[in-house]
Amino acid sequence: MMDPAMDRTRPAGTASPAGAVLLELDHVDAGYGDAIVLEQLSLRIEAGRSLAVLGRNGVGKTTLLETIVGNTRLMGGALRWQGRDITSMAPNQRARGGIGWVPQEREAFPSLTVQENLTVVACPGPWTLARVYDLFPRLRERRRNFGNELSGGEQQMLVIARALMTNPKLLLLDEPMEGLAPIVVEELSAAIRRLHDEEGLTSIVVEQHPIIALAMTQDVIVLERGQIIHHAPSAELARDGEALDRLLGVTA
Ligand SMILES: Nc1ncnc2c1ncn2[C@@H]1O[C@H](COP(=O)(O)OP(=O)(O)OP(=O)(O)O)[C@@H](O)[C@H]1O
Repeated sequence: MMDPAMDRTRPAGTASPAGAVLLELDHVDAGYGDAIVLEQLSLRIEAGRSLAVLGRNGVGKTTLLETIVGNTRLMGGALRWQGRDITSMAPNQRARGGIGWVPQEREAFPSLTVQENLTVVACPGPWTLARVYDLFPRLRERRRNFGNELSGGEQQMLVIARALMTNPKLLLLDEPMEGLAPIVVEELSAAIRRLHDEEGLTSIVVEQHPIIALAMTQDVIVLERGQIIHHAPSAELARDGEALDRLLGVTA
């Protein structure tokens, strides 16, 4: 029988009122092979909150997302999803349970049209084709183009839209702005801000550019060597030039 916490037939959001803890990492040690990357990492994500994950290169930001989706080796601690232990749950079951994942690679299905890319993954819930096209009007214009006929920015919009079509309860975004032109970064960050501010999407965003990440999220963690060294409201860190410089080497 399906675990009720993993039941995707329930529309996203209905099982998790704002403020309820959706995901909890409890003293997690995780990594690859024998190498521990995340050490004793504890974190709670409440429904309706957006979290930026910042830190210098190689500190474990992507590994944190990979651990949540179930792609790393867990060596200690526990993961709980809506209060239930998912520590040994397979990645595909976590996805079915509502953990949506937009990896860095930005891979749209190349031989499907934009529209087919979106409809092929659709699950019941508030996100429909019409709504993702409203969020990304460029995808509506390009709906008959194939996945491999899109610009980098359009591909990123498509993979985010595709993840939304699965109606996740939590969306994980790994460096969505990477390699995109400034004008596209602006368009995309405005759309992600809308997802957070107007749609109440629960998300975790790994981002290299602190200023962009802080402007689009409510909370932030800074990682160093696989541990959280700072956890604050994003607006607070954005205002604190000294902390930005000390934690991330950002000079205002
Ligand atoms: N598949 C893997 N197998 C083995 N080690 C890995 C693997 N992926 C990452 N690592 C190692 O884990 C550590 C953390 O990497 P991770 O990609 O999580 O950092 P990051 O903070 O996302 O870095 P960046 O900002 O450069 O993307 C690094 O030392 C990296 O070499």
